[in-house]
Amino acid sequence: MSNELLISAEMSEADRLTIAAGPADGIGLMRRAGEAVAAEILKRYPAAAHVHVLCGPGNNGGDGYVVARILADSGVSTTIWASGAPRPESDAAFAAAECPIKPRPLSGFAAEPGSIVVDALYGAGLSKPLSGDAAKAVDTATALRLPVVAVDLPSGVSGTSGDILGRAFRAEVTVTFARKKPGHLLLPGRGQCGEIVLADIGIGDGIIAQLAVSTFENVPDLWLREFPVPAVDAHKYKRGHVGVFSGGPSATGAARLSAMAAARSGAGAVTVLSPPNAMQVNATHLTAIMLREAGSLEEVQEFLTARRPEALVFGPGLGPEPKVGNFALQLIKALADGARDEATASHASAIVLDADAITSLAHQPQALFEAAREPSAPVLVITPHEGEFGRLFPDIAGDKTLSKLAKARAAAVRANAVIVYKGADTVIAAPDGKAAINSNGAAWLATAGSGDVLSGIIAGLLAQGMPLFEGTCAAVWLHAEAGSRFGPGLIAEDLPLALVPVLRELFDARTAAQ
Ligand SMILES: NC(=O)C1=CN([C@@H]2O[C@H](COP(=O)(O)OP(=O)(O)OC[C@H]3O[C@@H](n4cnc5c(N)ncnc54)[C@H](OP(=O)(O)O)[C@@H]3O)[C@@H](O)[C@H]2O)[C@@H](O)CC1
Ligand SMILES: [K+]
Repeated sequence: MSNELLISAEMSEADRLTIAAGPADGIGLMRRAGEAVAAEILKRYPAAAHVHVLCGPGNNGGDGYVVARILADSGVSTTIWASGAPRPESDAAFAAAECPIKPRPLSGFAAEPGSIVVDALYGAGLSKPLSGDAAKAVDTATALRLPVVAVDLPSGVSGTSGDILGRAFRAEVTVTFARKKPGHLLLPGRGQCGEIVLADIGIGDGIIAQLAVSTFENVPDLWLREFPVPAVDAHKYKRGHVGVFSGGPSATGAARLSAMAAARSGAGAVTVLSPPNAMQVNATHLTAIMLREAGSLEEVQEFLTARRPEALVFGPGLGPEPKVGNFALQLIKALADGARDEATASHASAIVLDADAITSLAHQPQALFEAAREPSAPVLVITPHEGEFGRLFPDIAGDKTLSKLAKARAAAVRANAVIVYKGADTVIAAPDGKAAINSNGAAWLATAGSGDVLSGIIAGLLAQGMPLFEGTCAAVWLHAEAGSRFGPGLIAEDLPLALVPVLRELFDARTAAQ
């Protein structure tokens, strides 16, 4: 696996463990890092007239000296602009000593059109906003529209949060080492990285395994082994049953989108639970999806006891009124009570709370968090976009010291729920601290009803028995992949069918791995 995302302390620890295990030493790792960057430059820009390497005072700068030496050895016209000398006896000082090019001060940095910039100012050690000569260098490279190759991270981008400190280079390509960092995937950092190249510098998988990393890129590797493949003797209820709550007569579409997505993602049976006055309109539009009248908690409980759905979707199209939030709380409580009482065991073990459910609970978040903490409560997946996140977790949302990743994690702990903090850089976080950042989304997904489809996919996969975190991650990835592949013209109705070719590939990969 190479889906772990390392924060700066974890990268340093990987470095330390690798050196301790031998035979590589610090300068050896630095040489390999610099070689990987130089190889990328020689491959991508074989005709570059001149390369300007900007070197900072730390090890990021050290990598830059290695790059400059190799480029010069390869006959490329190369200049080094340094923002300070490396600390004596450091690996960067060795790298600088091995480099035959005499550095010029960064304050004089000037470049000509047609040249390439290598940004080796700051990487994992970025500690404050870019200012002075470094900020001026960003402005020069930007004004001249020079291709920038970033070493590890574009200087100015925090590897931990993806935030831009002051200003940052916008790279055409970023070469990073061993594993990506959260800042490569979180916005706005992701937008500064260009293409990300992951270089192996000799930090082995065994070393990474020792770090017990809890942050991952959301790629199929993370959950494929849990992806449901129906057994030969599967019948429809064995393949999982999802219940989706419908809104009133003029707001039924969202539930149907969710229901269709749950069915397409493999749930064997899906039931729309409709208020009495929306039965007619739902009946007119549903074919494979079942329909059941459920206007009261009693009727919902009858359904739960009789049909034992594994997962429920509650929220899309229900309206943001407080009574919707109250109903959500009653439902969670009813399921918790049912789980305690074998005789009436109402089944659903997971509820996806989305859209209006989130907004309608915003005036009583504490009640939700307490209900979710009940020992026999169903597991919750809450799927807020930024606005909804701010309504349910206003203090966490407003904390400027927290990254989106940290906010999602804090919310997951508080709500005792898996949080899907949606956006172009969706973060999925579990209460145990595990988190993943999604990276395969596209702007086409920002379309009405897209979130309703996502809720349905989550419920569909959980109903088939996927573990909570992995199932939610798989759903987010599938939804993004289907939308990205469909591309221009996508509307939410297209998404359930667009899942089909993606599912085919996952099934093939899953069965090939068995
Ligand atoms: N770990 C590994 O496995 C490997 C790591 N490798 C490489 O090492 C890099 C990390 O190196 P690093 O820790 O020396 O940090 P780095 O980014 O060079 O910056 C530290 C220096 O910059 C300074 N400084 C920071 N921000 C500033 C600002 N805005 N404005 C001005 N100054 C600022 C900071 O000053 P201070 O905070 O101390 O005041 C300090 O002097 C990593 O990104 C990768 O490229 C590879 O060689 C392969 C193996
Ligand atoms: K850099």
